[in-house]
Amino acid sequence: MGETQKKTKILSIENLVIKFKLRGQVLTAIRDISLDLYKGESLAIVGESGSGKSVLVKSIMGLLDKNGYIDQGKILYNDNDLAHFSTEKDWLKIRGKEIAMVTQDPMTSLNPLKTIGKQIEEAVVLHQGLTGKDAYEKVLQLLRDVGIHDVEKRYKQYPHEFSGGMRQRIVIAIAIACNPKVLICDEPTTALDVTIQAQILQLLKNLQEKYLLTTIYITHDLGVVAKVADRIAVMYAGDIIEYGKTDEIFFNAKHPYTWALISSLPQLGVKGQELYSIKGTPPNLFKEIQGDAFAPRNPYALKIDFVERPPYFKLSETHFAKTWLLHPNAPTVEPPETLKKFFEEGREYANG
Ligand SMILES: Nc1ncnc2c1ncn2[C@@H]1O[C@H](COP(=O)(O)OP(=O)(O)OP(=O)(O)O)[C@@H](O)[C@H]1O
Repeated sequence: MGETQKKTKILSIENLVIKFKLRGQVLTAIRDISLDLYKGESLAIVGESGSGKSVLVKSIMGLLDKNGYIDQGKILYNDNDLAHFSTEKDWLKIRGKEIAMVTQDPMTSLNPLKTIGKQIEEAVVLHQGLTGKDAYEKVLQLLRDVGIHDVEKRYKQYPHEFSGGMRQRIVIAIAIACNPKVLICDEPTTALDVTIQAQILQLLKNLQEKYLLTTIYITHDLGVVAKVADRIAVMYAGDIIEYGKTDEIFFNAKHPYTWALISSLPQLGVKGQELYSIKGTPPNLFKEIQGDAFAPRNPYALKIDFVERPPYFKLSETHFAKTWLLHPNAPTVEPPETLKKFFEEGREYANG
């Protein structure tokens, strides 16, 4: 993927705030997020459970729960501000057609009573305007594209006749059948075992190139995205606290929360020792957050972290982090020893 191609913005989120009303209270799930997505790239959004990954991508597809609403900000796609879409009619122009989503559990997106061939064909007829033999042939081609063999026989089978990994391939075929420009993969491999996980990720990568897709992966597992993402955005408590190219995040992360996420990767575990886990719990999103949301769990927190929310500090043209540790007057703080070694080795490896 050439640098110039990456530089065309396809989606732009500006100062987005999303809230939910719940039992007379208001919860702020997305706290002033801005994010650009570039054509042809693969962006991973990573963060622990409850950080707001799903809410963020659901807002791009008009799938927020009924009690949720966009309080502020813009979601710019082509000439539209999706933040102002209010009717299903509006969303149907975008959902599936322009932006499609593959979720964790293929069973919920497949109809158990229809053959998989018919289900893919419905998408082909609706979105590509093909009929009869042309539609049938297209379905067979899509099945081959997602790595399914014996396609004529498979066409006539029902979802329960497929394994979990195969069902995920079918859901991907349906998403691709709509010819979307952006494909959102929400924990696409969480329910699968490790070998199948790697195969599905490789498949998504191949399809991204073949169909010139822009992809967003959302996951709590940094390890999963290392091989597929060009860029990584790290979310914590409804905010993107660091983002950069995959190498910049893996080998030069600056936010202590990103350090903690990387430290909990099994690859960094010392044999016989328990895996590193982040102590404490995320903040209560019903309350207004003072300062850096990670401060109470951050062993490197400065006084100012409890008072003022940090801005983004620029590390390169592509790498930004929201931590006061990057302020010119902050004391020098090094990442934990194991992580430092991992960073150094990674940088050496990346530099050949
Ligand atoms: N319908 C809703 N009503 C109230 N709060 C909600 C609703 N949907 C999401 N939230 C809250 O918004 C926050 C972000 O949730 P979200 O599902 O986006 O997290 P996530 O990072 O995707 O987590 P996970 O990995 O577990 O899916 C959480 O605090 C969640 O409880």
